[in-house]
Amino acid sequence: LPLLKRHLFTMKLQSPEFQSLFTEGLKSLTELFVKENHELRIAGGAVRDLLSGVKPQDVDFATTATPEQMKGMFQAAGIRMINNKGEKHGTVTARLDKENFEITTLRIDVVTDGRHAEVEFTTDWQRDAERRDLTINSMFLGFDGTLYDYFNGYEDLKNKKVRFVGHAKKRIQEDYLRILRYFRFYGKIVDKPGDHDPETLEAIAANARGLAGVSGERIWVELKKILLGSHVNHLVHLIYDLDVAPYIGLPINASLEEFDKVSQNVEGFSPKPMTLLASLFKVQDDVTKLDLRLKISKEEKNLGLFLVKYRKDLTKAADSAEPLKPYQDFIIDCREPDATARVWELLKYQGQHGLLGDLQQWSVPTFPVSGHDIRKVSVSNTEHSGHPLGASVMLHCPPWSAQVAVPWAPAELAP
Ligand SMILES: Nc1ccn([C@@H]2O[C@H](COP(=O)(O)OP(=O)(O)OP(=O)(O)O)[C@@H](O)[C@H]2O)c(=O)n1
Ligand SMILES: [Mg+2]
Repeated sequence: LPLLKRHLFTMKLQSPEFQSLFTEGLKSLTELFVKENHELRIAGGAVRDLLSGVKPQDVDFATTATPEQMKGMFQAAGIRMINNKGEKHGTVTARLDKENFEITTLRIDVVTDGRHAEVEFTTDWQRDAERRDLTINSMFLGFDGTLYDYFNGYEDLKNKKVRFVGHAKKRIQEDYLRILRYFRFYGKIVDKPGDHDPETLEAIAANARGLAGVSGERIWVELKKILLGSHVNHLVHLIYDLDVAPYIGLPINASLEEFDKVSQNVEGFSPKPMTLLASLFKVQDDVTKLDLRLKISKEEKNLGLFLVKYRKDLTKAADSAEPLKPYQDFIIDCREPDATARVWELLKYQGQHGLLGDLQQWSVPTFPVSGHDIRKVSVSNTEHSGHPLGASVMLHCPPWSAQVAVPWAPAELAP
């Protein structure tokens, strides 16, 4: 028996975004499913996007056909299938007209441990909707434009409400990453922050610890999306208020005051996720700890280390006609290709919006001597009096310079 009262709302969607999905590949695919008498619909996030007037990035398909049935019919029709590692969970990927189609058999999650699910296949669309996280993500769309909406997802989308399907607690305990997905979709669809279902907040606070068992990579993907969305200040405060922070690699004793200042500074300037996060960190070690937990990229880590180190020390020249000069000198001394990008983020962090434009106009002057020439000078200089350029590199760049020998720096300055 279905766990929740059946409430099916249908309507017909006809929009340019929807029409644009009908490629040759999709037309052949839908024809095949009709011919074989299996139902096929668009599912989840793609339906949400289409109803919001957005062309979805990736489209997931759901079907009543089992993986075995799909494999049989694709083989018979001479359709290639690729990397079938999703098969255990019911996903088969078919390739038609140079396009991949990920098709998942309707399923019920029988056993869940908060990360993985053991599944049972079904032909009941509502049962599949029931195992999904949020009402806005629980809808299906037929190829004739019929919307199948069992949990008021369309109303919630229109009213900009992020709600779990059924009980928040149960949904979260099935997959703790859903805590972060809740925040992400809140940032994505809500107009004005502040309104939450109390049951949802309680469930998040009571289950935050479950995130400790979720892989760093998955968390980092979600966290970055939160940081790139709207209402970041509100959501990061929630992450701290509900005690989610320690389970996702964020420092317990974060400086939320600095974060408030920086989240205002960067507003409207498309900061990198790390630019915002850096404001939570008091010391460089906080970046290292985040990296250990989330396995961030080297570039992200270096940006974090750089911002924490220079946010106070590398600032605009006081009452100077050349306010950008300290930053320019830094970039020149640094001689690293991404130094400009890091300084760019630093200016956002500091709220130096005027200087952002100035930096954009400027480009690193080319050196009259090459690195090779300088190395020769340094090595042949028996006095090792310290080449000024070499010395400044050791002082300024990169932030982790203490552990890295700069090959062309004078020997006594190297660690
Ligand atoms: N922890 C999760 C992840 C996914 N889903 C379901 O699987 C669908 C597809 O998941 P995914 O592609 O990861 O997310 P989307 O909602 O599609 O978001 P995006 O636009 O970022 O792809 C979701 O819509 C939702 O129905 C879920 O219930 N619980
Ligand atoms: Mg998706």
